[in-house]
Amino acid sequence: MRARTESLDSAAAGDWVSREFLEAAFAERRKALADDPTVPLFFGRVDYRPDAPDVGGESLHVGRRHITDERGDPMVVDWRAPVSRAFYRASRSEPLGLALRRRYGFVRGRLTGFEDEAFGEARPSGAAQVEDEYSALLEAEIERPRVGPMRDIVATIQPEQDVIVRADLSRSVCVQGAPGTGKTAVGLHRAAYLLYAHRDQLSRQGVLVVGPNASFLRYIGDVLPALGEMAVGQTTIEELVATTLRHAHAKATVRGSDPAPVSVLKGDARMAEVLSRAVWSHLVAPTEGLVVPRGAARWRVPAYEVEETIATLRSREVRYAAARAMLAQRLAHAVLVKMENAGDSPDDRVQDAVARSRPVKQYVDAVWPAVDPARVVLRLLSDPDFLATAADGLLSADEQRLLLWPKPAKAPGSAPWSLADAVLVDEAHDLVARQPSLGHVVLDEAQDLSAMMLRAVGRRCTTGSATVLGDLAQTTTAWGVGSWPRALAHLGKPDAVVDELTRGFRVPGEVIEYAARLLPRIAPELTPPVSVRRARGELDVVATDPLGALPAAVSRVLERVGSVGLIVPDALVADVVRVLDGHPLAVVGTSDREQVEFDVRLDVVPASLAKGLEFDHVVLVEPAAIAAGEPDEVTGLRRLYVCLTRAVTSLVVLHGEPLPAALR
Ligand SMILES: Nc1ncnc2c1ncn2[C@@H]1O[C@H](COP(=O)(O)OP(=O)(O)OP(=O)(O)O)[C@@H](O)[C@H]1O
Repeated sequence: MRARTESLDSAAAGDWVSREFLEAAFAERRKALADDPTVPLFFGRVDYRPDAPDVGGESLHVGRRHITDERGDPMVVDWRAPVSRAFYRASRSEPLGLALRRRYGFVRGRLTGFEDEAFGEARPSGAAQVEDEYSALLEAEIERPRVGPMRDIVATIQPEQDVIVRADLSRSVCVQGAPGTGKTAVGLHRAAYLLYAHRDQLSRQGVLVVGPNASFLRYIGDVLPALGEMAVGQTTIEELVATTLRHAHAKATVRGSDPAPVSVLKGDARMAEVLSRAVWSHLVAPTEGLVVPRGAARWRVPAYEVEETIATLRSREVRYAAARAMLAQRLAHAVLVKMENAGDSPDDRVQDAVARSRPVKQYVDAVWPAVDPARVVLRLLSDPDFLATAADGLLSADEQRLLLWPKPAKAPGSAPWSLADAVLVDEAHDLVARQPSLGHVVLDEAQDLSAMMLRAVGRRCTTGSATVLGDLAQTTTAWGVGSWPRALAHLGKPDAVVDELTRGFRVPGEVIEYAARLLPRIAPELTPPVSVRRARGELDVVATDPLGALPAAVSRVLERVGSVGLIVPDALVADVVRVLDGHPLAVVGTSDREQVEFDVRLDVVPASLAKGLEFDHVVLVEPAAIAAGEPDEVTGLRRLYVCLTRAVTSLVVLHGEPLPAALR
């Protein structure tokens, strides 16, 4: 395939534009076909039984991309193709037409072994069956030490995961999954699958992955490109709404923060109604009619007629700015009708000219003034009377006081916008001008979003679908909505089915059972996770002076293979770095400059940024302080649960203070 691409010639193109275009297309293709010696061309094989429909008797290799021979016949089929489905889903009870499934083992691009699983005749249902589909290769893949950023799991996607990955584009899905059950992996593979199955539609409409923070995005950033998908946007909710804010006012940025009760209130769905009222409150009932002089004549549209037109536009639920533009046209149309009634014969161009004429513009500005979404929010948060009118019957007087900025802001460019404020501006912006919809959005760590944030994500996929991933037990924001049906309703996808994943691929038994002791306190309704790792893992809880014991503990884990994460209370980061003076380490941060350095083996992770990450060995410092870093007990224990579930092989807990009761 490479040779064929190399031999393509752009000389046949008729003109230089076509030639440039072809050259670019060839270069793209050469890049797509470039060899990566560490990535094998295939990882599996499926042999269909002779009587299997369509593919009877065929033997197909399954790989990351499709590969054809000189005649164009397939040699390797894409893992996303319908014929590959059986590789992931076939079981003894449902062989899906397979006679044989083969898994290949590779180490750094070298074939090291293979494993066959023969499927006999499907047994009659009701017969006793032993589902023993143990695979050493699968186990090796799950147990492998973690190095560098997240990798794809195409070779070993599990049946329960594959069901989610291959769900129809038209279906929104929601996955509640315990730590390490593969939610993030599943979400990314679903994006890749959808792009394959609906390439034309989705490359036009776009696919977006929304994750919790910049270090997380960097951690997952290589997965989709490794699957050949370069065109998927990856962003955070902060980035989404900050962009809206910046578009509204170049100098406006998120620079403020709110106390928890204020963020909770600003994230409440009632704010959507407050904003809607605030935006629409700009309409002014006309007291006088419109007068348009043309030549010697003066045409009049009486106030009651204008009022009727405004009422019609309001009832249509057209966005504020679009309806404002329509009003000008409607008024011009009314003038035209009057001209015709008087015996004139104006054409359509006259309507446009009237709509753009100064008297109509001035009239529209008076009754339907232009609205700046950032200024509307600014006024709501600065002007008690304006807020009181918009919030009447929705927010109590106390709540209204809570919303107001301590000092009223003067201009959007200098206002102390917080994240929650930017979300409000995003909502207001959509009331004024409709947010365009993407084809699909994958939303990770969705448990942490407020109702208003969910609405912000939801309006980016109004005509598309969503994959919503999260774990209620890992909710660490005060504004999380606390239930999937509620979250899906705010997102605008109330019909999405909620699936639960409970088989954990990351955290070993010993560690997950320890962490799960917190579940009755933090999420009693959830099924406790089980670990599929054969190794039970290592757990060491040591009462000591954590900072004093740290250098020795760190040196010990650094002797082992695999990545090391040192998870510490945010307030202790500086102290920890000081006592580890001399160890090459990287501090995980949110800003672009201090991201996770995957080439350093020791990452110091502030507890607040541990979400979504994983390390072979975790040393966790002072659990009580991690829990105490949050505004309330349950949130504190949830933060701790997140931190305790980052380990792949071993977890060392160092504590000087007493452990939280559930862990004692
Ligand atoms: N089918 C699989 N085969 C091999 N590895 C897998 C499989 N599914 C998941 N994993 C691995 O398990 C680890 C956890 O996956 P992932 O981060 O997607 O879980 P998660 O549910 O998002 O976890 P958390 O809620 O803690 O963020 C990753 O290293 C991932 O590669």
